[in-house]
Amino acid sequence: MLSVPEIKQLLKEHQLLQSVLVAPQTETFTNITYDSRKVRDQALFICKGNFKPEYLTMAKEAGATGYVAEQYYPEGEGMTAVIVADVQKTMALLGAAFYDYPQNELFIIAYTGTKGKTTSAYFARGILAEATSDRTALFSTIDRILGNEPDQRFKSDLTTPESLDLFHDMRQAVNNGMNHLVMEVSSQAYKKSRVYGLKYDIGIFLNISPDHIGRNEHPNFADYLFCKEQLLLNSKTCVINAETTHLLDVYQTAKASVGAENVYLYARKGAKLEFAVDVDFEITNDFEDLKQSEFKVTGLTAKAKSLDLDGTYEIALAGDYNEGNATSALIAAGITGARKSVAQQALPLVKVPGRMEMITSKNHGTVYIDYAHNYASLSALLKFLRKQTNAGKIHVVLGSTGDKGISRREGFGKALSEEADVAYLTTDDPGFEDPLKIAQEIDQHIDHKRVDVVFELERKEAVKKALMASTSADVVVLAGRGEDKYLKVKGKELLYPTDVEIAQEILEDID
Ligand SMILES: CC(=O)N[C@H]1[C@@H](OP(=O)(O)OP(=O)(O)OC[C@H]2O[C@@H](n3ccc(=O)[nH]c3=O)[C@H](O)[C@@H]2O)O[C@H](CO)[C@@H](O)[C@@H]1O[C@H](C)C(=O)N[C@@H](C)C(=O)N[C@H](CCC(=O)O)C(=O)O
Ligand SMILES: Nc1ncnc2c1ncn2[C@@H]1O[C@H](COP(=O)(O)OP(=O)(O)OP(=O)(O)O)[C@@H](O)[C@H]1O
Repeated sequence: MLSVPEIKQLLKEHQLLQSVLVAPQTETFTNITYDSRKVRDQALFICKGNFKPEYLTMAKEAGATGYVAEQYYPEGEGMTAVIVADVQKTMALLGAAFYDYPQNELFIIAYTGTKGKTTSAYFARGILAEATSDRTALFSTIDRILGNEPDQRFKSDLTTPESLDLFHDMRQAVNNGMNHLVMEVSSQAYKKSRVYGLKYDIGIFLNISPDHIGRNEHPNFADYLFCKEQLLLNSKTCVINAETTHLLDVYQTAKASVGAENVYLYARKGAKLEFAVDVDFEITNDFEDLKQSEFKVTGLTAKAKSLDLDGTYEIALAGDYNEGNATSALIAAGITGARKSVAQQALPLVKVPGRMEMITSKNHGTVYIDYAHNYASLSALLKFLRKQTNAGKIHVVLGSTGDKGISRREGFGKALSEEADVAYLTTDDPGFEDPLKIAQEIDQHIDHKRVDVVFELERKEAVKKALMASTSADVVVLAGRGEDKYLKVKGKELLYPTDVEIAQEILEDID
C-alpha cells in the first residue's frame, strides 16, 4: 500500500517530483504496475520505456486510479497524476516503498562482471543454502529462486529484473523465510536505474571486457565500466578479482567507497596484475581435468586470515576461470560467517545449467555445451580445452546473435583463430538479421590458414557434421546457447531443441 502523501515525501527527498495532481477519490494505491495488462483496482500505473498513451487508457479502464510519468497525458484525466523528472528512478523508489523495503530483511550479495556472474552466483548460493539451512534466495540470468517450494522457482526474463519486479520478488522471498539473497546485477540494471537506491552487503566485481556495447545497450566502453562500478559504490564490502582489466580504476572506486579495509582482492598465484597491489587471497591449482578441479585458497593478509578459509576446495565444473568464480563465492560466504567446511562440502555439488556441461561418447569427440558468447569467454574456454586436450582437434559450432553485440562477431573470429581447428558457423538468435550474413562476418575474422570453416545454418545439422567429423580424441564445443530452448527469429521466440538435446539425440544415432 502506498499513499499520495508518502509518494510526495519520498520523491521530494530524492528531488524527482515535478508536480502532482490529486484526484479526489485517490489517496491510497493498493497495487502498482508498469503493465496495463496487469492493472487491478486502485492501481498506480507507471508509464515508462516504450510506453504508448493507449496503455494508459487501458490501465484506467482496468481500474488504475493514478499514474506516474514524465509528462501529463490527456488519457489520464480524472486520475491522480504524479509527474517526475526520471520515471525509472522513481519506479525503483516507489517499488521499494510499496513492498516495504524487503532489502532490509535480507543479507544481499551482488555480482557484476562481463563473465562468470551466473556461475559464481550459483556457487555462492550453493554454499549459503547449506550455511543458512536453505534460506538463501537467488536472482540469476537462468532462474529466480524465491523459496524452497517448486512453485517458488522460475525462469528469468532478465539478468536483473525491472525494479518493481525486483522488490516484489524480494518481498516474496522474505515471506518465504529467506534471509540471504545472491543476485546478479547487470550494467544495464544501472543504466536503466533498476537497482536505484539499493545497497548490498557485499558487492563482487569479477571482470570487465568489451561487450554489451551498441544500440539498446551502452554507447561506449567508458559508460559500460562506469555502470559496472556503480555496484562498488553501493556495497558495504567489496570483493574484487585482481586479475580484471582496469584494476586500478576498479580498486580505487571500491577503496573510495568503503575504505581499503573493506575491500578483498583475490588472484591466482603468479598472475600478472595490471598494477602492483597486495592481494588478500591467492589461488593455487592442485589438479584439473575436463570434469573437475581442485584448488587451494590461501589468505595472505591479516583480514583474509581472519576469515579462516585457507584450505583445499573442489568443484565439479571444468575451466580454470571457475576456480576464481568459486573463490569469489567462498570469500563472500566467509564474510557472512559461513565456515570453510560448509563450503568444502557444498562447492563440489554445484552444477550450472548450460555452463560446461559435458557429454561423453565412445567413438566421437567429447561434447562441451557452454554459454560462452563473446571473445573473453570463448577464448578462456578454448584455451582451457586446448591445455587439456593437446592431442585432439577442437571443433566449435557457433553463430552470433543478430541485432546486438556486433563486436562479438570479430571476437569469435579471433578466439577461433587462436585455438580452434574446425569452425562450424551456424545460426544463433538471428533476430531480424540474415544468419548467413552474420556467419560471413564471423568468417571474415577467421585465420583460414589455421582453421577450417564449414557453413551450415541449420544448427542441428551443424552439430551433426561436427560430431561425425570428430574422433574420440577430439573435443566438440557447442557454444553460445547453454540450455536455451528458444531461437529468436524476427521478433518471435521459436521453440528449438537445446544444444544438450541435439547432441544427445545425434549421439544416440551415430555412436
Ligand atoms: C532496453 C531495456 O532495458 N529494455 C527493457 C525495458 O523495456 P521498456 O521499458 O521499453 O518496456 P517495453 O517492454 O518495451 O514496453 C514499454 C512499456 O509499456 C508497457 N506495456 C506494453 C504493452 C501493453 O499492452 N501495455 C503496457 O503497459 C510495458 O509493460 C512497458 O512498461 O523494460 C522491460 C521490462 O519492463 C525489459 O524487458 C526490457 O529489456 C529488454 C527486452 C532487454 O532485453 N534488455 C537487455 C539489453 C538487458 O537488460 N540485458 C541485461 C543483461 C545484460 C548483461 O548480460 O550484462 C539484463 O539485466 O537482463
Ligand atoms: N571468470 C570468467 N572469465 C572468463 N570466462 C568465463 C568466466 N566465468 C565463466 N566464463 C565463461 O563465460 C560463460 C558465461 O558464464 P556465466 O553465465 O557464468 O557468465 P555471466 O556473466 O552470467 O554471462 P551473461 O552476462 O552473458 O549472462 C561461461 O559459459 C564460460 O564459458
